[in-house]
Amino acid sequence: MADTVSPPLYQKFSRKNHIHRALDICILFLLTSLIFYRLLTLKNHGFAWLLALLCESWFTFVWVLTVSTKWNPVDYKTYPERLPQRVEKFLPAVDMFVTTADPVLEPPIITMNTVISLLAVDYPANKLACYLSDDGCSPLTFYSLLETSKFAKLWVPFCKKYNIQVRAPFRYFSSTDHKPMLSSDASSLEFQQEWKKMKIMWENKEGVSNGLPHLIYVSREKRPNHPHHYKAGAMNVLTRVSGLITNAPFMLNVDCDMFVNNPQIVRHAMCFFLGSKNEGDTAFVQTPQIFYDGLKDDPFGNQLVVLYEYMGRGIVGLQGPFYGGTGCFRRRKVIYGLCPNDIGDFAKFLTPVTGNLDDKELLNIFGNSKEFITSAANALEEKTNRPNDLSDSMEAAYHVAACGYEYGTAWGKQVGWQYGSTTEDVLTGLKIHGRGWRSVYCKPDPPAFLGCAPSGGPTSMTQQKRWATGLLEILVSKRNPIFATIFGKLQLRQCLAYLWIFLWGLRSIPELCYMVLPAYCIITNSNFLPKVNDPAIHGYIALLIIYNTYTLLEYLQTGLSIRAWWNKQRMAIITSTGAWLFGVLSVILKILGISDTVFEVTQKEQSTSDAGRFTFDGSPIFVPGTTLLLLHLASLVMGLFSIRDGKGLPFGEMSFSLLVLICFWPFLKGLFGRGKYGIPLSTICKSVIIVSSFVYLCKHSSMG
Ligand SMILES: O=c1ccn([C@@H]2O[C@H](COP(=O)(O)OP(=O)(O)O[C@H]3O[C@H](CO)[C@@H](O)[C@H](O)[C@H]3O)[C@@H](O)[C@H]2O)c(=O)[nH]1
Ligand SMILES: [Mn+2]
Repeated sequence: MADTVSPPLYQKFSRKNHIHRALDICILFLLTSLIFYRLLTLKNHGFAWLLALLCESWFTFVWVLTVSTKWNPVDYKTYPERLPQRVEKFLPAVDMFVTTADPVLEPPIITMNTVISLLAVDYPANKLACYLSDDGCSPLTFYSLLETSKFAKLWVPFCKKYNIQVRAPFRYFSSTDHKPMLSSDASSLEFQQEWKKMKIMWENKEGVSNGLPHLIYVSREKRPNHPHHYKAGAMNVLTRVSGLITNAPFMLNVDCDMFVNNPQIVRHAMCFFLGSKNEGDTAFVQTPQIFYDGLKDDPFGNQLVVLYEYMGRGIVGLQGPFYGGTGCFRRRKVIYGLCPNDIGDFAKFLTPVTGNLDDKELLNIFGNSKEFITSAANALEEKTNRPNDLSDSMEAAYHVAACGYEYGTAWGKQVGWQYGSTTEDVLTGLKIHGRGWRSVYCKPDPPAFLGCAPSGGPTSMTQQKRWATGLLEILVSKRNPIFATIFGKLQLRQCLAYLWIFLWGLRSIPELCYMVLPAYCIITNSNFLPKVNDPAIHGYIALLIIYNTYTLLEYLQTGLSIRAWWNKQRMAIITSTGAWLFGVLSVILKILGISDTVFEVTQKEQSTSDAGRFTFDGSPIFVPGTTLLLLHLASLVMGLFSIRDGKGLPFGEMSFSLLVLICFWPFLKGLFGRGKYGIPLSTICKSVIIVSSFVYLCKHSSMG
C-alpha cells in the first residue's frame, strides 16, 4: 500500500516566535496599566487627561486586534516539481484576467508586458486563456494588444526554449543580468528587431496559434446613469465573458502592472488546489504584492514587506489571507457563490447558489443569457466548456458585457466581485470567508508577481485614501465581519483580523487628537502626560522604547534597514492624519448622501527619477499635515517662552511635540521646497488660519 502514498504537494509550518509574543504581551500590559493609572487619577485632571484616556483606550483596543492577528504565524511550502509525473495531462484550465482602466495613468506598455508575461507562463498553453479588460476603451490599448499578440508568438517560444525566468520583456531587456545573453545570442537580437518592426505594422485580425494561450480583449459597455462599479464591475464582466468562451474552473487575476516574475507560479497554485484533501481549505490562493525597482529605504513606506511578514502570516494562520485584489488564483465556483460542501444545509442561509438549481433560479441569479446559464451550471460542477470556435460565443459575450445585464440579478451582491466598496477585493474575500471557505498564501522564490508601488506624495495619498474609504465602507455596511461571524461562517479571530484592517480609516481620529494634545497642553499650560517627577512617566517612556524596539526588530529580521523602519513609522503618521482622515470624510459624505465614493486609479510609472523625495499638490489631503507641523512649531516656541515666564518647562509635552515635528519632516522641507516639492501657498494659508484660530480658542478657553 505504501507506494500509493505520494509525497504531499504542499506543506504547512507554524512559525511561533516567543520573543515576539513576549513583546506583544509586554506592550499590552503597559497599555492597560496606563489606562488604569489614568482612570485612578482622572478626577485630579482636566479635559486633556480625559481625551488622552479615550485615545489610549482606542490604541489598546487596536493593539488587542493586532496581537490576536499576529499570534499564530504560518508558512506554506509548495512542491511543483512533484506535479508533472502525477497530473501533467490532467492539469486544470486557468483563465487569466488583467484589468486596465486608463491609458495615461496606466501606460499600455506596462499592461502589455503583464499580458506577455502571462502568455509565457510555464503551463500547457491549451489550458490557458488570457483576458484583458480595458475600462478606458482606449484604441491605444487595443492596438497595443494586437501588436503584443504577434510579438508573443516569437517571445513565448523563445522564453520556453531558453528557460528565461523573467518573461516580461521590458524587465528582461532592462535588467543587466540578462545583457550577456542578449549580446551573445543571435535570436534575441532578432526579437528586438521584430519588436521594433511590429510597432509600425499591425493587422486587423486576431490570430491565436496553437502554441499560445487564447488572448481576448474585453471592453465592456459603459453608459452614463448606469453604475459601472469600477474594477469590481470589470471583473464580473470578465468572469461572464470567460465563462462563455473558456469557462476554466480556476481563474487568476492581476492588476495591469503586476507581471509574472516566476513562470512556475500556476503550478505552485495548483499544488494547493490539487494537493488539498479538503476542497474547502482552498477557495483561493493569494500571493503577496511585491514591487520592482523599490526605492532605497522605502521613503513612502509602501513596500508592504513587513506587513505581509507579520500581520499577513498571522492571518494566514487563521482562516487564510484576505483577497488582495491581484496575484490571486481562485475556484470559479467560489466566485459563483457556492459554499464548501462540508457546511451542509447551513449553506442555504448564506447563498442562493445551493443544490440543483433549475433554469429559472439560475436566470434570476446569473442574468438572462441562456448560454451563460448553461456555462454557469457547468462551472458549478467544475466542468470546462471549450467551444470549437471562439467566434461562436461572440454574440453571447456582447450580451453579458452590456451595461444593463446585471439589473435584477445577484451579480455584485451574492455572486461575483462585490459592489459597494472601493476595496472590492477585501469585501469579495470577506464574503468568501463568511461562507466558510479558507484561503492559502503562496510566496514562492522568486516572487510570483511584481508591480509598481506608487511614488510621490499625491499618488501614495490617493491610494491610501481609497483603501481607507473602501475598508470603512465595508465596516459600516450590512456585509461587515461582525455579522458574518454571527450569522455566517467567519471565524472569530478572522473577524478580529478583518476589524483590524477595516478600522484603518477611523484610526486617524484618535491619532490626530493625540497629536494635537501636546500642542494644546503647551498652549493652555496644562498637561496630558505625567509630570517628570511622577513615576508613571516611566511607564510611557518604557512603552515608547519597547514599542519602537519591537517594530525595529521586525524590520531588521526581515532584512530591512533602520532607515526603512523610520520612514515607515513616519509615513504611518503622515498617511493616517492625511489620507485616512479623508477616507473617513468620504465615507461620511456617502452616508449623508452627499457624494458617492470613487475608485481613483493609481498612477503607474516605470521608473522614478526623483528618488523618493516627498512631493505635494494642491489637494486638501495635505492640509492636516501642514497644520500639525505649523501647530507644533508654534507650540514649541510658546513652550520655550513659558520658561521665561517662570512656569517651568512642560517636559513631556515638549518632547512629544518635537517628536511629531520630526515625523512631519518631509512637510517642513515642503514649506521651503519649490514646484512639486513645495507645499502650495494656498495649503499653507489654510493651515495658518486653522492654527491661529486654534491657538486663539485655546488661549481664550483657558483664560475663561
Ligand atoms: O474603474 C476601474 C478602476 C480600476 N481598474 C483596475 O483595477 C486595478 C487596480 O487599480 P490601481 O489603481 O492599481 O489600484 P491599487 O491601489 O494599486 O490596487 C490595490 O487596491 C485595489 C483596491 O483598492 C485592488 O483592486 C487592487 O487589486 C490592489 O492591487 C488596475 O489594474 C486598474 O486598471 C479597473 O479595471 N477599472
Ligand atoms: Mn497597483
